[in-house]
Amino acid sequence: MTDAHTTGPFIAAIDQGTTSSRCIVFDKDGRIVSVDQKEHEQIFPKPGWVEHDAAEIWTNVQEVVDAAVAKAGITAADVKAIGITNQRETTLLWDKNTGEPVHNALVWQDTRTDALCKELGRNVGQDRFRRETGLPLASYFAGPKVRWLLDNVEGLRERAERGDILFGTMDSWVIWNLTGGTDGGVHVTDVTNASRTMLMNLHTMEWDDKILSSMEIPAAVLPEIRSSAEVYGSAKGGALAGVPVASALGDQQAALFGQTCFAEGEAKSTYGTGTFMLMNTGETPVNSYNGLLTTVGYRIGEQKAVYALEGSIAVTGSLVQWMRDQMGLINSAAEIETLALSVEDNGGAYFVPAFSGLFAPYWRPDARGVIAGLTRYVTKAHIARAVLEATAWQTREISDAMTKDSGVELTALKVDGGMTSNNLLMQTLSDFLDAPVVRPMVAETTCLGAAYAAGLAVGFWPDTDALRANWRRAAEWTPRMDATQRDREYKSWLKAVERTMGWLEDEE
Ligand SMILES: Nc1ncnc2c1ncn2[C@@H]1O[C@H](COP(=O)(O)OP(=O)(O)O)[C@@H](O)[C@H]1O
Ligand SMILES: O=P(O)(O)OC[C@H](O)CO
Repeated sequence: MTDAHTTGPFIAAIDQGTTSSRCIVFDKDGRIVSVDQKEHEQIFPKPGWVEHDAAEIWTNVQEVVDAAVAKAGITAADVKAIGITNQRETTLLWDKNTGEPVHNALVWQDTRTDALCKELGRNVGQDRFRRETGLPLASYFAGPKVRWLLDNVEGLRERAERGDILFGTMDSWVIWNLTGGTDGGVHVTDVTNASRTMLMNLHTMEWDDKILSSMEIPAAVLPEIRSSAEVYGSAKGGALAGVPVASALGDQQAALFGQTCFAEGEAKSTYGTGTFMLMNTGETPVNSYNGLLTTVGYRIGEQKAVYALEGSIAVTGSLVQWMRDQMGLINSAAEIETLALSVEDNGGAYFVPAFSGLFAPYWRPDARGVIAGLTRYVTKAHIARAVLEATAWQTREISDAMTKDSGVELTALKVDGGMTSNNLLMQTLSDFLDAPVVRPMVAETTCLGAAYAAGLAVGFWPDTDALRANWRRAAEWTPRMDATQRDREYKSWLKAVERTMGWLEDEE
């Protein structure tokens, strides 16, 4: 993969994602020099429960770093900084004396804390959490997962109160290990990751004592909250020993940064396992009244934080995986496009993949998936089409909510992620949004964003203008759909969504 035309120095980015960990080496023009990637096991102990083995993840991270550096044919001396980005909300507690996780990490998709969230809502009130943290009370976020671990791992609460236990999302776990682990590892997180815990006050950017006490989480377990672009420490060991670790951003915020959405109103949507659309809203947090999250977009060193509105969709690429792995209707993810293109339309079928309830803009844990509009006419090809349309309609719903909350009409959407290689999906998206959809040359915007933030922290790039200059359009799709047809189909989609709700009863 090494590009013969690139010369150092370089920035390395580590993306610890939901399905894999990867390391990418970038040059000064933001071009990819080398990549290495490794998947880790998805552990499903019960329906709705999703776990990761954090020790396996750390081993994989070390391997991909060493391999990416080797593939680039460089040494630590050529690398000016390491940037970290990560799956957000996934929660780990570990023993600071041994470095051993006390339990598998609870993954963001895990719904085991639904009942706990309901109880917290009754006792403390939904609004309290939203006001201070920008988030609705939901099993998606880290705080309730920490509480679950403290309540369910024997003896853990006492150990945590004694100060022997550290909490972190995957950024903290990777940085702590990378900077030495039990031998002086730094225990930090950045504002973007902290903004997904439900424990950080969005206005002060500090842990919120009242929320900690209502969640019964001891402050002793918490990492220090730092900006997204500054030197936290340096790597100890491995191919990048001695290199400063200089950024951390949750993966969706990193993609916002990598897509250079630095101006208010600029938005990106990342199409992977799930889909996450973020809009830069500037230096003041915008409250959402339409089911979006208020979150931190990024904070560069001492500068003011930049906020974002986010629409999170739990199931998009994973629906394609489900069609492949559970249904056996396609052999590869890419085949969904061929199958969908073999018919003209969805044949009247609408697929709402509320597999783990509905996230934005509904936040309904009681919803479960439906395929609506079935008749004898519908074939697997129509279902394939409905699968792709589900991603596009869900984005449309988020985009509508963003316009209502921010007052900004979407003029174009920057996209990235694995699903953007699907042309039919991208065209459908443009049709349903009635706006252009653009994809940049470097589709690895998550790693790129982490690299950019790390590069800014060490002066590798002077400012965000220099980063903007690197953004280049690779593809664009423009709307071709008749407005009446779009409105009619949108109505059918919304009817199908209604049918998912209330499937789970209170006691389930
Ligand atoms: N051609 C395609 N059409 C539709 N979905 C695709 C296609 N290629 C990959 N995907 C989906 O994209 C996801 C992988 O994208 P990626 O950005 O690597 O995800 P993540 O970062 O969440 O692991 C998978 O869920 C896969 O099913
Ligand atoms: O690892 P990804 O790309 O599936 O992203 C996961 C999100 O950060 C969850 O909030």
